Amino acid sequence: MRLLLIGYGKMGRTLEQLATQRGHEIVGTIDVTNHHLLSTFTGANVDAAIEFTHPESAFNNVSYCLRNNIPVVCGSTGWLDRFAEATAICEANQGAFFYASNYSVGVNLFFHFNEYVARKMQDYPHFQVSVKEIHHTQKVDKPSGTAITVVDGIQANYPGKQGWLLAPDQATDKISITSDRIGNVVGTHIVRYESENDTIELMHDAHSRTGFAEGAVMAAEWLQNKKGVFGMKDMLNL
Ligand SMILES: NC(=O)C1=CN([C@@H]2O[C@H](COP(=O)(O)OP(=O)(O)OC[C@H]3O[C@@H](n4cnc5c(N)ncnc54)[C@H](OP(=O)(O)O)[C@@H]3O)[C@@H](O)[C@H]2O)C=CC1
Ligand SMILES: O=C(O)C1=N[C@H](C(=O)O)C[C@H](O)C1
Repeated sequence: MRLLLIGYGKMGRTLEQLATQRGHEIVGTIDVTNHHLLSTFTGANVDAAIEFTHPESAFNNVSYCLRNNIPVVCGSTGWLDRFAEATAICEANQGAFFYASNYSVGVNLFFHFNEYVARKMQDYPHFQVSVKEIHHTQKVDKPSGTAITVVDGIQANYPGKQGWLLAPDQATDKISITSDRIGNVVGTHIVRYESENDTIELMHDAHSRTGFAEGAVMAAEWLQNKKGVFGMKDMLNL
């Protein structure tokens, strides 16, 4: 496939390596310095774009692709207040849009187990649930997109729990999320259920960015000849 990489930072470079290994051609790499070149790409010269940039730029990049007939796989986090708008643009243009807060297959299994555990734990309300995420110090958004997906999965399966708060310093009926930024940590997510007597934890720890890149390239391959808005549950049948 002819792939356009929008965002050429830590993920963009990992994607370039992975996609090339899988036999794809990188037709362009876009970052802040050459963003004006994005307008030279359309569905005529690109089979799919993979977008990993920044919360402030993701929506415009995704919209550009959808309006110009480029199927787009987006991994940027921290911009989902505009997700409904992006969906509407996709529908209006009969485009193809794939979004995941986390493309790692392991994390998506973790999401699945998280939902199962939340369903079980609603019968044991003396356990207090909380979520913790740890990332590298360059990460700009807080909490991580993955932590928000984890909370969504808990809420959908544990009706008593509504909303989240970042590091509340007192008891609350919302789910507490703690975000730590440490060194070069790639991405660690922990769901904890704690009672007076014991603790249950479910954890995912990414060892490198390869798992994210692999999932995003798989999504671009899977998106070929499809129209609509998709996510990892569609691709992995989870
Ligand atoms: N869904 C998932 O599985 C994953 C999601 N992410 C998310 O992906 C995003 C990128 O992560 P990461 O690669 O680590 O970040 P980096 O900061 O390493 O890279 C971001 C890149 O985006 C570029 N950029 C910033 N603004 C624009 C713009 N307007 N148009 C084009 N490019 C732009 C930057 O350019 P420049 O260098 O010139 O500033 C840089 O090349 C983040 O939102 C992160 O949370 C990360 C990993 C996995
Ligand atoms: O910024 C990162 O690095 C990551 N961001 C994503 C998130 O916000 O969940 C996914 C992954 O954890 C790495």
